[in-house]
Amino acid sequence: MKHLAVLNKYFVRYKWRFLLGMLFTAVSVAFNVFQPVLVRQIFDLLEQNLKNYPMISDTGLKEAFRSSFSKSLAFYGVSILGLALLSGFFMFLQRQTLIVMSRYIEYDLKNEVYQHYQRLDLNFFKMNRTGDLMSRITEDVSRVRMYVGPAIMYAARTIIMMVMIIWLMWEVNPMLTLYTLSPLPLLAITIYFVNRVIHKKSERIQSQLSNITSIAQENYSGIRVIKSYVQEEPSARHFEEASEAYKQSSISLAKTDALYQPAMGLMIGLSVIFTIFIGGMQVINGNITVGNLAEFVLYVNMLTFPFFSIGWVASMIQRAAASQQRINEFLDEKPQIKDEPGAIDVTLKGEIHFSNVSFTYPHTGIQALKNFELKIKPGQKIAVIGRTGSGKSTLAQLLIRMYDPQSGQVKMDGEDIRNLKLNSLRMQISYIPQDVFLFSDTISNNIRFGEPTATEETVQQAARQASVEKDILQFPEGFNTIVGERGVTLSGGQKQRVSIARGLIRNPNIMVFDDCLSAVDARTEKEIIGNLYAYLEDKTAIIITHRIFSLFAFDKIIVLDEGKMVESGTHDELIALNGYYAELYARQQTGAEESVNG
Ligand SMILES: Nc1ncnc2c1ncn2[C@@H]1O[C@H](COP(=O)(O)OP(=O)(O)OP(=O)(O)O)[C@@H](O)[C@H]1O
Repeated sequence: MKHLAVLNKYFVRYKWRFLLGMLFTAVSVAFNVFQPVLVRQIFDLLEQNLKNYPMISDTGLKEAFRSSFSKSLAFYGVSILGLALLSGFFMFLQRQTLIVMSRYIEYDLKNEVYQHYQRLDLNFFKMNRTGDLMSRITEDVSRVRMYVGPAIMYAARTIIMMVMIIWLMWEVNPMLTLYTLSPLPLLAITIYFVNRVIHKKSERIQSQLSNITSIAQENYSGIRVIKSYVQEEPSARHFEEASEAYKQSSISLAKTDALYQPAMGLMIGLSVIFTIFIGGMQVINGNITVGNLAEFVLYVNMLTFPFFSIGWVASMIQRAAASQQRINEFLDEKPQIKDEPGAIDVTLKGEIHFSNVSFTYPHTGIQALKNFELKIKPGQKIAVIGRTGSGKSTLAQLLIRMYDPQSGQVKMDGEDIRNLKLNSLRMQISYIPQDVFLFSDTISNNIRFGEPTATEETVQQAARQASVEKDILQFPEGFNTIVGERGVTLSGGQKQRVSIARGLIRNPNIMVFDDCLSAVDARTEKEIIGNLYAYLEDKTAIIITHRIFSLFAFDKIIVLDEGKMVESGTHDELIALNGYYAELYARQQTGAEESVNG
């Protein structure tokens, strides 16, 4: 239950709705529980009249007596109907306030979880599966809504009804009330134990459901690989196994639920028997009237729903608590990468200094950079070359603070980037990642993603600079072509160039290109590099690459190996050094000749 305390802030936010809902509940219940009082009066009236009738049956008053009796009966009938209608009307209002409140809370909670996910750093997303994140924000939030809506509503109704009924019963006959309610303690114990079982089972079911969602999500994302390796069957089997575990747990929970309901029914039945037996004796002894007995039986029946709903509400609350616990696990996660107190917002000129930086990926323990040292002056163009896995992309990740180094500092304009406002830092660097990601939206919107107010001309210009404009104009819808899941599939090279255009349109002082020309042919690559040359004139640029761009006059080229800088200098200096760079250059030249001759 303590997990659900987090939600109290929402009850405070919607306190007027909540209080109004409680008031409507109380009024609706009151109209409901007063109906047996009228029934008692009918019975008592009937008993009275049956007693008196023989005395007047032979007199002239007979007709008047009958007519007054019928009128009284009609009056009671209409009154009961009126009470039922009023009770129904207030029940409608109760749902309109409390259930609507639960929808508001669901909306707020979903947004809170979503926004919190966004604040967490990359490490969190590496550690948790997307399907799990999705299941917590959808299914778990839905279960929590059952607590803040229906469960609270039925619990309030149950409590108010029980208090009113017990009070009315007590007024009539305390002794009979105690007998009628005697199975209650047994009921409470049963509810307690059954709920513990339900809680455990619900928790297991929720995590299994999350697992199923993750498997489905991962398999749909990787459907091309699954199909090309003909792995549909094993993939289906994997899903089936996870579903089977979920099914078994759900069946087991259904069994518990199935036992629960009849057990409650049994106890209600016992109460009715007690009422009729003990109440009958009281009537015979003249302590209560037949009307009282009828009233009691109706009360016991009225208690049936609250009694049943105790179990139902308890299981809803238990499930919600299990779900909220899962949500809290993520809400309690604190982002490691965030604005430090007193973080400043400065316009960066473009000086970068990796000062003795060492970095190990937290969840794998792989050391990607070791005592790395590099100084870049504003406006310099630097190429970073190295074998795969040598730590090139890690440099870019540290620059935009996707991670912070464990030792050493990354400085910009002499300031440790941890002292800069995170958003300001990221806004001033255009990072074009190795893995292209395009949203299911138009090409135009994908390009202006980081610059939403960019005009159509600016979008086109960025596309031109990234040498993708011609490709885009070939689509019937041009820049309005939808890409991604719902639309056209772009080639790898086209995607890379749209991603480059997205980076260029922001036009900041610092640019980082992370191996983003790997899927582009040599001629297009040459064209883009030509465009970039002019574009990057006053900017600081880091170009991470596998291939040597000999046409581009870099101020410095560095070669990384196992997280360390092993070579550094201009193109000519590195050729003269005759190391990895020279070897790569020679290989590339031979490859180019072969492809020309071939
Ligand atoms: N997100 C990550 N979590 C854990 N380890 C990582 C992560 N990213 C990279 N690594 C590891 O860190 C090392 C450096 O990786 P990095 O991506 O920086 O290499 P790279 O030089 O850019 O390689 P490539 O040229 O293949 O892109 C590698 O051993 C890699 O396995």
